[in-house]
Amino acid sequence: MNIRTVGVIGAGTIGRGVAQSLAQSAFDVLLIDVSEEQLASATAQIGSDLRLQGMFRAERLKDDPATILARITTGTDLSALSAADFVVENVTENWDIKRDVYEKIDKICRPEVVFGVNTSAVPITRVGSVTERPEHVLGLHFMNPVPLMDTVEVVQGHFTSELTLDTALGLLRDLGKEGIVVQDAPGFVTNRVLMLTINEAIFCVQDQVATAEQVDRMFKGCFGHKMGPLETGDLIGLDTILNSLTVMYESFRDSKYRPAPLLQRMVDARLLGRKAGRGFYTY
Ligand SMILES: NC(=O)c1ccc[n+]([C@@H]2O[C@H](COP(=O)([O-])OP(=O)(O)OC[C@H]3O[C@@H](n4cnc5c(N)ncnc54)[C@H](O)[C@@H]3O)[C@@H](O)[C@H]2O)c1
Repeated sequence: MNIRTVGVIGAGTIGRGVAQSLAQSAFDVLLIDVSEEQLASATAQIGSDLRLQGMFRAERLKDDPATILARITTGTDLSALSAADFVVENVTENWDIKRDVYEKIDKICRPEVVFGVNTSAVPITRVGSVTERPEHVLGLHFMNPVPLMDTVEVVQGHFTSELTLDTALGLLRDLGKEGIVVQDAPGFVTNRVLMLTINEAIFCVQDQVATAEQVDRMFKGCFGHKMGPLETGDLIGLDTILNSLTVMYESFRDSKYRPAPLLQRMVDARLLGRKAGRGFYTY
């Protein structure tokens, strides 16, 4: 199928990056969110990121920022997605919210349209099962910041067809990204490992073994990581970390995924990381 217009649902931390990457690669984007405020903040952030990239990373931009931004149409009504050739969903990591979105878009979008689920831990097979098109549903786990990350974890659900995988891998290639296909399991590969690391780092801070800054400095200095686990948690969003751990805890019924009480407390206090201006660090 010829993909021209891509629906992107959710204009938060990751959805706005997905929209930007698609627009940079000349796709028309329908960016949908329940919140006008999030849409306005996404448009402003994409505009300023494009201007910065234009100044410092000219090799990545094929068009000028205004042309790229003009390819993104925003709105709050999912019915606009009747015009989409492919959909990437990036709403809040909460099963009730995601289920409601899929039940609705399944009726709105053409039957052959592929749904890419951008989730940290929700099983793709479960998402497919609430639609009439489970063979056209797959996981597209983009990494943050999306325009700068070259690899995407692609998840094959129980019924995901080879054609759907080929379509999605082709779209990713058009974005200059490689998709690595893994099988469906809570947290897949990346988050099954990463969330435990971040959670254990939070336990270290909670137990006063070390400060957040010391933990992060050790991961960078000792292991050569570009970012420490607590900086990464702030970048992803601590509410998303908590939700992902909760999904894995409930899915595996294994206590090793229990969220650190300090993580729960910080989410209750809305210290969510970068997007809130405060988390383990102040931005
Ligand atoms: N943050 C990351 O680094 C990251 C990385 C990969 C995947 N993900 C996954 O992407 C998804 C989104 O995460 P995020 O960090 O961007 O969250 P976020 O909280 O920053 O953004 C979520 C957005 O979804 C919107 N939303 C909520 N309900 C909606 C609905 N019914 N219809 C349309 N929009 C709705 C919210 O208004 C918000 O703008 C989650 O499933 C998360 O696990 C996040």
